[in-house]
Amino acid sequence: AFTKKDVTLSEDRPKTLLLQKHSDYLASYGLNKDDYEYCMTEYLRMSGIYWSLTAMEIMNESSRMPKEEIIEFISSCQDKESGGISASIGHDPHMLYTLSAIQVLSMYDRVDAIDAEGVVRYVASMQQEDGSFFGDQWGEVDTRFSFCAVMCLSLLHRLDAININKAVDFVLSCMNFDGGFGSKPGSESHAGLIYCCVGTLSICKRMDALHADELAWWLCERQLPSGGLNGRPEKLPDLCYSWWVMSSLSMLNRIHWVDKKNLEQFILACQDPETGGFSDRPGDITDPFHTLFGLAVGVNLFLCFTRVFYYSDVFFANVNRNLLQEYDYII
Ligand SMILES: COc1ccc(S(=O)(=O)N2Cc3cc(-c4ccc(C=O)o4)ccc3N(Cc3cncn3C)C[C@H]2Cc2ccc(O)cc2)cc1
Ligand SMILES: [Zn+2]
Repeated sequence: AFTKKDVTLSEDRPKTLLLQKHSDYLASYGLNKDDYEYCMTEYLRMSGIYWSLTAMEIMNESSRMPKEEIIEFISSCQDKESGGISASIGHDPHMLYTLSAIQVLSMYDRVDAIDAEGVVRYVASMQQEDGSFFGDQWGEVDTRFSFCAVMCLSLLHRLDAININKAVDFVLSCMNFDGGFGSKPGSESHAGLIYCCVGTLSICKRMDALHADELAWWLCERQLPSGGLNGRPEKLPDLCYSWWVMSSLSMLNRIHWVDKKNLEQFILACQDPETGGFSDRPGDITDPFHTLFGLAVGVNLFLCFTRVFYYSDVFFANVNRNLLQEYDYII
C-alpha cells in the first residue's frame, strides 16, 4: 500500500524564528512539577536539562534557567560508588546522563561541583576488550556510548583514561558499504549514529578513516522535497535529523551539499506559535529535545553562520552574539 513519504508545508506556517516564544516555553517547562509530560520524562531529566540549557544559551537566555538548583541536582545524581551520573535522583547511572551532566557543568564552568575523577573512572570502566562501550552496568553496546565516552572525557581533558585506538577500531568496524554507520557491526546506517561515529572519529583525530564522499552523498540523500531531512531512506522527515545530518556534513566540510533555503523553511514550519518550541514535524507536539535541535540548526542556517558548526561548539553554544544583534534577534 502507498504510505505518505513526505510532508507538505502549509501557507500559514511561521516564516521567522519565534525566539521569545521558545525562550518562554523552555523557561516554564518543568515549573509545574505535576505536568504530565514532565513526570513522564523523569527517566531522561538530566538530558532534558542539557537540551533546555543549550537551547537557552543559543538564544542568549540561559540566565532564565535556575543555575544553582541545576548544579545541586547534578551533584545529587552522582553515584558515589561507581562515579557515574543518573538521569534523576535514585535512578541508575548511565553514559547518556553522565555526558549530559558534564556538558551542563562545563557550560557553567562548575565541574568542581562533582567528583570528576569518579566520572573518569566510571567512563573508563565501560570500555570493553573490543574497544566498544557499555551504556551502563547491564551491558548494552551502542556506538552512541562510544561518542558519550570520548565527548565526556574530552570535556574533562582525560582522554588518556581509555584506549583510543581500540575505541576507533570498534567504530570503524561499524562502517557500512554506503560509508555510513549503525549502532553495532552490521547494523544499518542511521543519521543519528553517523553523527555519533563521525563525532567520535573527529575527537580522536581519525577523520582520515572515513569514506567522506560516499558518506556525504548518503547524508544529503536524506533531504526530501519538503526540505526536511529523514534519518534513513524511505522515512518521513523529522526536525532532529536536520541536526544529525547537518552537523555530520559540517564535520565533513560538505554542508553546502544540502539545499539550505528549503531546509530552513521546514525548520521554521516546525515551530508552534501557540505553545512555543519546535516539534519533529509541522503540527506535532513540541518538546525540549526538538526545540534544541531546531534552534541549533535554525539559528545557524537562518543567520548563515560562516563558522564551522561543530558538535562541541553547539554544546557550548558560543553563538556569535553580535551576529544575532545584526539580525535584530536580541529578545
Ligand atoms: C516520545 O518518545 C520518546 C522516545 C525516545 C526517547 S529517548 O530519550 O530515547 N530519545 C530522546 C528524545 C527525547 C524526547 C523528549 C520529549 C520531552 C523531552 C524533554 O526533555 O524530551 C522526545 C523524543 C526523543 N527521541 C525520540 C525521537 C526523536 N525524534 C523521533 N523520535 C522517535 C530521541 C531518543 C534517542 C536519543 C537521541 C539523542 C540523545 O541525546 C538521547 C537519546 C524519548 C521519548
Ligand atoms: Zn526527531
